[in-house]
Amino acid sequence: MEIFTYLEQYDYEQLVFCQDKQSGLKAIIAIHDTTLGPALGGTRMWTYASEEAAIEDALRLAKGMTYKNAAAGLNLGGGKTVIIGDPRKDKNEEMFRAFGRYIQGLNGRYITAEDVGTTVADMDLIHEETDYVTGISPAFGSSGNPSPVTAYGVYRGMKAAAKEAFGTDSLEGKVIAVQGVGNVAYNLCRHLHEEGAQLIVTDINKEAVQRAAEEFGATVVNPDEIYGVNCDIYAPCALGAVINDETIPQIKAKVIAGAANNQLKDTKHGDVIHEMGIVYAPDYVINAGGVINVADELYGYNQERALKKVEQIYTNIAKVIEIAKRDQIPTYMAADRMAEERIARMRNSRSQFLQNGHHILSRR
Ligand SMILES: NC(=O)C1=CN([C@@H]2O[C@H](COP(=O)(O)OP(=O)(O)OC[C@H]3O[C@@H](n4cnc5c(N)ncnc54)[C@H](O)[C@@H]3O)[C@@H](O)[C@H]2O)C=CC1
Ligand SMILES: CC(C)CC(=O)C(=O)O
Repeated sequence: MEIFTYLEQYDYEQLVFCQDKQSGLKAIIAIHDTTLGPALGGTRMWTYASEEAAIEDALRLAKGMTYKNAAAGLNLGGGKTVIIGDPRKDKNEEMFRAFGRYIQGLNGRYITAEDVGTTVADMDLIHEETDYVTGISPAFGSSGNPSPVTAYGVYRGMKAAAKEAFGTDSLEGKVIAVQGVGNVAYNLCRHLHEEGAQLIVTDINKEAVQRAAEEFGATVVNPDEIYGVNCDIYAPCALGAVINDETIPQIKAKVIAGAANNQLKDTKHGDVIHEMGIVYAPDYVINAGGVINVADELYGYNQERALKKVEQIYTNIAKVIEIAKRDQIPTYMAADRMAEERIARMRNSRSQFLQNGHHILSRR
């Protein structure tokens, strides 16, 4: 990959490589765009096949955060970190503290939180070195694990997408195929089960599917079977790029609405599912509940205020569907348009110089 060519092509601001030999830290912080405010996005820990794959993931996820934060109405830019390593074996206290010092060095340009492979306990270690971290323990007056709130937002957004596809937002009796039943999807399944949906689940982790089967009466299928099951709604809640050339021909669902980031392998796949008449709830609009929740910490965390904003994901998805219908474009494109227009409006409106300008972090 020609890094500067890529950064220039997609308007990235900064890419930071962090290395600490003693702890084994190998992290990449990608900052995409800080027009709206400091870049906020989680830290993913994963065993990447190559360093190039890790860089690509950090870059794609960071850009997604710019759009997610803009579409959610937050005054925040987009960034993300990946730590190369196995979260089950390679973590240690020194690693997260070393990483915290790198974040501190960015002096507020980037604020982190949890993502796949990292936990509240890891954020607490980062917090030993920097204030530019959210999703830390409620004992510090913070919001804790964002996953249940992300799940609530996905549930709300799924209802809005169902309204478009089925004429009602009730999920009672709907058959919903959930891919991955980790932190977010376990909580999503609880909401869906409570509303009377029938669940089909899969996960590479046997204990996770067993729990969903026991607690929610979910039917379990093998990971590669989930795309083709007979269902009303497909909820991708594991990793990205699951909507692709191989999976699309298998999909029978009328709605795709799930938590995973970067669900479309390529934008062309968003065009294909649009032509098939599938209602796709764009990933970064529907899964913004977690970031809305952690971002509230920057104002002094208030759960009631945060949840009210997360509830709005229903309206945000409805708005994206409305723009898509009005402009006759796929929903992923409508979401991009909504986010880009907000960034452009704010860039223009904040263009004059202001000595000692107010900043979201000045409230901390
Ligand atoms: N945790 C949060 O608040 C947010 C999470 N997301 C996204 O939602 C997705 C899920 O996040 P979490 O629940 O936090 O992660 P998690 O790691 O707790 O859950 C993911 C689950 O997917 C399973 N999985 C992995 N590969 C699989 C495969 N090929 N087939 C089936 N299952 C597979 C894993 O075993 C795990 O149980 C990720 O893409 C994440 O980036 C997005 C916004 C916020
Ligand atoms: C706090 C996290 C839930 C934010 C993030 O990285 C995401 O939404 O993907």
